[in-house]
Amino acid sequence: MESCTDWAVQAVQQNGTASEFVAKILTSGMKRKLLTLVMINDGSRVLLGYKKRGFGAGYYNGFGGKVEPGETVREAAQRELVEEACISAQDLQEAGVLVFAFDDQPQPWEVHVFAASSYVGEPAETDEMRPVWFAHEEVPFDSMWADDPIWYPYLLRQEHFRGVFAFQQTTKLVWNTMV
Ligand SMILES: COc1nc(N)nc2c1ncn2[C@H]1C[C@H](O)[C@@H](COP(=O)(O)OP(=O)(O)OP(=O)(O)O)O1
Repeated sequence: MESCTDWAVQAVQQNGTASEFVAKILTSGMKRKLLTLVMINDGSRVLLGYKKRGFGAGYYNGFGGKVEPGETVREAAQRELVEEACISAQDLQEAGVLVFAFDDQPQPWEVHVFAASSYVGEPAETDEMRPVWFAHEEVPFDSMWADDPIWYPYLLRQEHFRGVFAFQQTTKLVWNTMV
């Protein structure tokens, strides 16, 4: 099976505008850090969490985190959703994959995005996240990661997506491509 790094590397090679550090990070063959992101979408609204601490603090995002040793990506997605929003998804679907190259991180990040429309439990605030519903047309992109406006349209159209994004100094988006 083609690995995510393969398609991300091809995307970078086919696009001559990729900055040098993106090419260097993605073609170096280094191991990727695996993470998850779960988007709850009821058809007209998305449930986002206001991140209270850690990476991405101050931004709204879906719910997710690192895949732990011994876990599948799907298991990690379910676990993080319970830990961060106190709900369990009933119809978790693979929605897309995002590869991030940060100039200040030692390895590229591969984030597996899942979507769900139904869940068990009531969204509740946790140490890490404060859940808030937003209408599709009112998603607060000004308070979100800079890559989000690029792939949310795919998510909301329920079209599978793959994207490669390069960030400088953690938050400045300097290059991207959707594959
Ligand atoms: C760079 O752009 C990003 N955009 C979006 N939308 N989401 C991102 C981006 N970079 C990372 N993420 C997501 C991926 C994960 O869902 C979280 C980060 O996870 P975190 O570092 O909080 O992982 P945990 O395992 O929960 O960490 P701790 O247990 O150490 O708090 O952000």
